[in-house]
Amino acid sequence: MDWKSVPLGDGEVAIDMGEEDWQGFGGLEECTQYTLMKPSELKKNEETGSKEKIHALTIPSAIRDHKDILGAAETGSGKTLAFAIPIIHGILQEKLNSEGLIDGDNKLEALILTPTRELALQVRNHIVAAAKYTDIKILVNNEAIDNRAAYFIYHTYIKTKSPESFTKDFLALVYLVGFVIGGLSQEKQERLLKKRPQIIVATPGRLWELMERVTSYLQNIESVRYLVIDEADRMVEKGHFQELHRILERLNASIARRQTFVFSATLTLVHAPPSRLKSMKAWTKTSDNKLANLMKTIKMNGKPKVVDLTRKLGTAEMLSEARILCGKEEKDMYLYYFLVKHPGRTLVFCNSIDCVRHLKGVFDQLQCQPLWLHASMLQKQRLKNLEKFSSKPQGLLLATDVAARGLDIPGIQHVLHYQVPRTSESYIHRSGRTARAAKEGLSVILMDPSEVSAYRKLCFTLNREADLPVFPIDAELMPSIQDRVKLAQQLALEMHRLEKKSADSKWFEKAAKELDLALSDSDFSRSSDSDDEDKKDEQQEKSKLVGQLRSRLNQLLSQPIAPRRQMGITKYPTRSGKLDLPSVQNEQTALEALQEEKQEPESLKFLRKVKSGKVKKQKQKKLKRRK
Ligand SMILES: Nc1ncnc2c1ncn2[C@@H]1O[C@H](COP(=O)(O)OP(=O)(O)OP(=O)(O)O)[C@@H](O)[C@H]1O
Repeated sequence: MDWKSVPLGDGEVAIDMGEEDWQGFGGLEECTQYTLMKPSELKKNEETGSKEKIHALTIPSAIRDHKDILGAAETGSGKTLAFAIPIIHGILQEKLNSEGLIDGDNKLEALILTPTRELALQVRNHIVAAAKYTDIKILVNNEAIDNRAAYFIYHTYIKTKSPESFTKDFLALVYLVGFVIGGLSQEKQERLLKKRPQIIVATPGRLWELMERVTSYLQNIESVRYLVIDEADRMVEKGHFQELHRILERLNASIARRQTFVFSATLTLVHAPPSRLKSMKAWTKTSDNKLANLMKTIKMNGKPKVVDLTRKLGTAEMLSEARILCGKEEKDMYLYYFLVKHPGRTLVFCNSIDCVRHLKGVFDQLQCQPLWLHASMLQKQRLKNLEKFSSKPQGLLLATDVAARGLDIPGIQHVLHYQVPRTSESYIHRSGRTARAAKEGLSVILMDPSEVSAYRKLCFTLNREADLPVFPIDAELMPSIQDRVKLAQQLALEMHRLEKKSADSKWFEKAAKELDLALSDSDFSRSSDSDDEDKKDEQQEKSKLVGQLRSRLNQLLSQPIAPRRQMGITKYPTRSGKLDLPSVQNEQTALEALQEEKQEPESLKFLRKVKSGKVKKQKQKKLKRRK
């Protein structure tokens, strides 16, 4: 079948596996009960979703038919194993054919390229720990390991070997997965390459540097048997990853033996034609063209197998979506509201590093212990923050799009978009950090009036027929929330000014010391004496202000958040000396609150708005506008 003629779209499979395909796939029958399921079984079992479908549709063709694979499937559906299993299998199979593992004489077999360093590390860990997904125990050195992927490979192909020797080979292989990423010591990575890893997971920039420097192990890189371009649509985008194109130029010199895997959740996503183009025919950006261009750049052997399991809506099936409408300057308030009202592991995306910095400053003051992640941070700190975030059940991570693709952090309940993302791809990938592996998740966009047209464009590209539902807000709490957030913003600003001043004066002192030879002592002291005094006074004033703001904020933060009128009624502390107010956190999760809002009849919604004074305010606004 010609891949071009294959219909793509809503849950449709480009080239489906028929029953006969599975029958020809030796040994699979036996292990489907443990690992991968047949398409017919998947249809029966709604619960499994498309998570394992991507495996069922790609792995047999990759292993049995040695097909190149172009795979599009929703975020969190398990695309990593869809290329990892065939690669591991292929390498082990070759070892089997050549009588086992020859220590110390390995050659580079597989190259996996990812757009970010964090993702490279994760893919590497994923391959090493493919061991996790099984209820079958294999004993190695008296240690029990769970190894679903290994079991799959073992039972399907390597039956001739004993489980013990297979496991030994498998483990030897997974320890030989190296990773090459920027931001970490180049020397260390060169040392790692000396161990001759058979699989390298890398970001293009650092790999290219090493290809230019380390000649020995990477000199035959063009003969790799497996090439993976993960998040391929992003990787080949114009203006990004220049090194990838250089690497591909070298790799594409000989592709006869190579098997190529190209994956992404947005591989086939295309943008709607601009309104000035009246006919769709004039619009050349179709899924087919996008895939054709990818194939031209990456180069494939013959006709690849194309699998598209993405939905028309682009996002993952288990994702619930909503939006919060607010003014630009109210966003911090609504974000804080969401965090205190619906605690849970939350990832907040911003469109710029400055915005991440701003939020870090404010939410630090609000004692939310935010972690942050952006491209200008030191790599070690980036990894540390991700680790901390993964270990805190109610962790808060503020990030740019560097965390949007591929990261598989378990248990992220909420993704909040502080701004409407710049592209639909970005929205899909950001939102895809939650609702992974058939679990539920929620994505909420905070949008201000200036973002309406970007939001409309997003809805149009993602085929939304209706607006995203509005996330329910308990307006009665907003005044108390506002008090805290305003103070925190002021405090963050003053702190920033203070730190900047002291950094400036340190810089000045340092520069003055360095200039000591050029400036005469008298010149230097005359020009700085009075200035110094003024600066000292100013600093002291600022420090005092910061102290006052902090103590006022701490006092507010020590009390539970409650509607202001309640705060008024409960004027006197209870005998314990504490205000006895109900906690703002309710039993309801954010997802439940959204579901309830969707089901609530309009009449009740109206009543609620009247009660909270929202309707009155809206009427006043209308009147004002008329005047
Ligand atoms: N067969 C399986 N059974 C259970 N869990 C699985 C299976 N395959 C993958 N997973 C788990 O599903 C999660 C998502 O997998 P993975 O990161 O590969 O998704 P992805 O499709 O690459 O997502 P993204 O598009 O965001 O990169 C991982 O935690 C992985 O361990």
